[in-house]
Amino acid sequence: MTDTASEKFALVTGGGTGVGKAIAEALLGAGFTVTITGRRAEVLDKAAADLRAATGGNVYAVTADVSDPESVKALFEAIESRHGRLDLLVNNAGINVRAVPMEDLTFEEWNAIVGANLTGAFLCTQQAMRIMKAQEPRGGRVINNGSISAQTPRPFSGPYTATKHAITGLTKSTALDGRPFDIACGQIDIGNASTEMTAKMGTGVMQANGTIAAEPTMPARHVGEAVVYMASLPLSANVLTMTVMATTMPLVGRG
Ligand SMILES: NC(=O)c1ccc[n+]([C@@H]2O[C@H](COP(=O)([O-])OP(=O)(O)OC[C@H]3O[C@@H](n4cnc5c(N)ncnc54)[C@H](O)[C@@H]3O)[C@@H](O)[C@H]2O)c1
Ligand SMILES: O=C(O)[C@H](O)[C@@H](O)[C@H](O)[C@H](O)CO
Repeated sequence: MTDTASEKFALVTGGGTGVGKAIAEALLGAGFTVTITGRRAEVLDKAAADLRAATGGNVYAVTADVSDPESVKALFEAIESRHGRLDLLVNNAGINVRAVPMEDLTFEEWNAIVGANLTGAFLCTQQAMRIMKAQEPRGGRVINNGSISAQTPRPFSGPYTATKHAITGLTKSTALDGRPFDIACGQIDIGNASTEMTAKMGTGVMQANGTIAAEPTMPARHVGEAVVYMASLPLSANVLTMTVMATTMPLVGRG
């Protein structure tokens, strides 16, 4: 059950690593009780211990695969039975696949990326809407981690770009359908945030003209700060999308 009347409960999918972990840390710093979820128990448990040590906040790890309806159902049942409510869902879990021409990708790779990036956000939003509509006080927020790839593509990134553009549609629909129930939905579109994974990638990501430009990278904590800011806005002044980049440098056009 709810521990105190004012306590706020958040779920961050893919919260065991990278940007998701930074979002969880910022939310803990802002006083949220946070559940992080991901597929690997050992990664999640270590992340929860790190986050607890860094913030002193209340953080719980629940293993789940967001692309699997049964797993998502069990995740939300665990949250409901532990906390009795959910104030904020951050749909952050996502993957990319090989940067190769579309015709070289396998059907399995397409399904994997759609499953993690789009089906996962849909399944979690479905469950969150159900809880947020029924709880007292009613309502809550959904924040989707889109990408600059929700606005413009990078080369050899068709499935990733398609799922991220689709997330924008899901954000808009969730905002529209949620409004009568005091449920707001917004999206953060980030350029490049440095994580352990991007540090290993080195110089930068491919631009639309095919060059590997040194596109500026910002600390992942800025994404956490943006999520906390979006979550602090009144429900009546919902910001639909927020682009968060290290600079205003646009992606380079082809030709
Ligand atoms: N890092 C960047 O520069 C950047 C830029 C734009 C958008 N993004 C978005 O940010 C999000 C996080 O990416 P990241 O850079 O932190 O990478 P990451 O690989 O560190 O994080 C992704 C997380 O999602 C989890 N995940 C993947 N599939 C899952 C599934 N089916 N079920 C549960 N969890 C699953 C992974 O285990 C991992 O913890 C993604 O949605 C990505 O598209 C990142
Ligand atoms: O367009 C995007 O979504 C991002 O810029 C990505 O290309 C990330 O930088 C990359 O996936 C490393 O996490």
